[in-house]
Amino acid sequence: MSRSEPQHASTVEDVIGAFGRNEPVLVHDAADREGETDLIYPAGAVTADAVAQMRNDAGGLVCVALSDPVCETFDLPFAQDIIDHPVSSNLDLAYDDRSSFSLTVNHRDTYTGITDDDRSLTIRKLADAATVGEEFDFATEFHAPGHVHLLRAAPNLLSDRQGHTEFGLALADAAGQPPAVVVCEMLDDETGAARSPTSARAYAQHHDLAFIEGRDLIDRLG
Ligand SMILES: O=C(CO)[C@H](O)[C@H](O)COP(=O)(O)O
Ligand SMILES: [Mg+2]
Ligand SMILES: [Mg+2]
Repeated sequence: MSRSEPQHASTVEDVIGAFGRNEPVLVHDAADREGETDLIYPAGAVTADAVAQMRNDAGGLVCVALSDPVCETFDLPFAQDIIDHPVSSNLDLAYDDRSSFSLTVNHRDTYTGITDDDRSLTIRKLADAATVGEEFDFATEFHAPGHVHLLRAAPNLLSDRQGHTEFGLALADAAGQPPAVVVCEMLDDETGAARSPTSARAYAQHHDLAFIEGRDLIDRLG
């Protein structure tokens, strides 16, 4: 990007509007946290093509973040609270106090669970679960372990924690979407490191997608 070209920048309203139209958005958390940009979708809008875009253009872990009330409804724990093994103790993450990982699941109508069709089905059914709530029979519809990682959001979202888990759920809330979003880290094809914010902005501009810094979401939605 030449110095004369303005950096691709979206307002919070742009991002909320895009999310409300079922479009994916890019969110960079912060240089002093993960320093990662995630491609984030409303879970109900995720098609097999969207999973392919995450696989090919992002390359990170495809996860579904669910709100705290939804996780309470379906008794979805934090993984580190249920793994009875020494590896789950003394969790000393470099970027935050804890991860948001919960269980991994597949919808029971999937075959192996990993294909674009299978993962998109599991993801859309998770959006259904988040929409329906306690009438949804979670254990009848899903089994664990599976190929879609669930993430549990903090109860008070960005007031409590400023991870992509909470950014995604705060966006869903502001956009009137169900409390289930897909997040996938964007990695650099050459280096394997996190795609830089500059490169992520260029990707967003090229694909006419909204890009926003986490601090802008915290200021507006925190
Ligand atoms: O680790 C992760 C799961 O692939 C990603 O960083 C994802 O963005 C959610 O985690 P967090 O809320 O901590 O950012
Ligand atoms: Mg992470
Ligand atoms: Mg993250």
